[in-house]
Amino acid sequence: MTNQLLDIQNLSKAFEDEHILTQTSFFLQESKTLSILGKSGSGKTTLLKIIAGLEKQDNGTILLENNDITTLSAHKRNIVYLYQDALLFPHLNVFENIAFGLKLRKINAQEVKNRVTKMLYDLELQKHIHKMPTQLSGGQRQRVSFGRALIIQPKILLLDEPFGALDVDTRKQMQRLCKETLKQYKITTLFVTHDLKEALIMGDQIGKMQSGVLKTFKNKEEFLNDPSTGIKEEIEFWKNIHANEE
Ligand SMILES: Nc1ncnc2c1ncn2[C@@H]1O[C@H](COP(=O)(O)OP(=O)(O)OP(=O)(O)O)[C@@H](O)[C@H]1O
Repeated sequence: MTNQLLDIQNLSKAFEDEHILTQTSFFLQESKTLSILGKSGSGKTTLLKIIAGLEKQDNGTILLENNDITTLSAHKRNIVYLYQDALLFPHLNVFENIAFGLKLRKINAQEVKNRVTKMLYDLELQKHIHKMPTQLSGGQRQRVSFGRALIIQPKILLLDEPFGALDVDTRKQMQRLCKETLKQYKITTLFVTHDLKEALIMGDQIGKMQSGVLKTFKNKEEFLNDPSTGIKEEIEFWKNIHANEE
């Protein structure tokens, strides 16, 4: 099928005798976000790192646009892995951090300026353009690192619990901005989170890592109806609290 951008086939990984991934297979559709839930230690980060080329699988195949990238080195994959501690170049300001990847690709100065200015606007960072990373809040740093990743239009963005360290309000703001920007730039994304609500807000589709495989649900309805999520019980719980108050 044409819109299946990433095709993971029978991926396995063990650390010594600890089997983390056991022949897991799934697809990722172009321009969509797949949220990944799963217990701590279930292998979510390991899966993302293998897709990024930062960790080596034992067995299995990774196809990107039908090309086998299983043995390709990380920097040739056009896949970006981002985690909670936004890593920025400390000696570059906000503009220069976001512009970095474009300059590396020898894009001309006017084009760099136009694209970075638009990204700063999309991520509501215009006011902070000249600040150095140490002068930014956690949420602002996260947005700069997000902009730096998006501006080079990666084929796939891997977000590993990106908003875990943020307070509730900043987290909500980041979810909104992130979702809007991913849609606008048509970025295909794997989004790991522990937060059920965040998974539902961010994902077009939901997956759950358990027993070494990523189970993907056809749609959110199928996910909500799965007894293992506990969502139905939770809805009943809140309904009953409300009923008892009346
Ligand atoms: N380099 C490594 N060497 C040995 N064991 C490792 C290594 N990396 C990860 N593991 C083990 O693999 C298992 C899965 O780790 P992973 O970080 O992928 O889980 P996770 O689902 O992302 O967890 P969390 O939600 O807590 O971040 C863990 O038991 C971990 O200890």
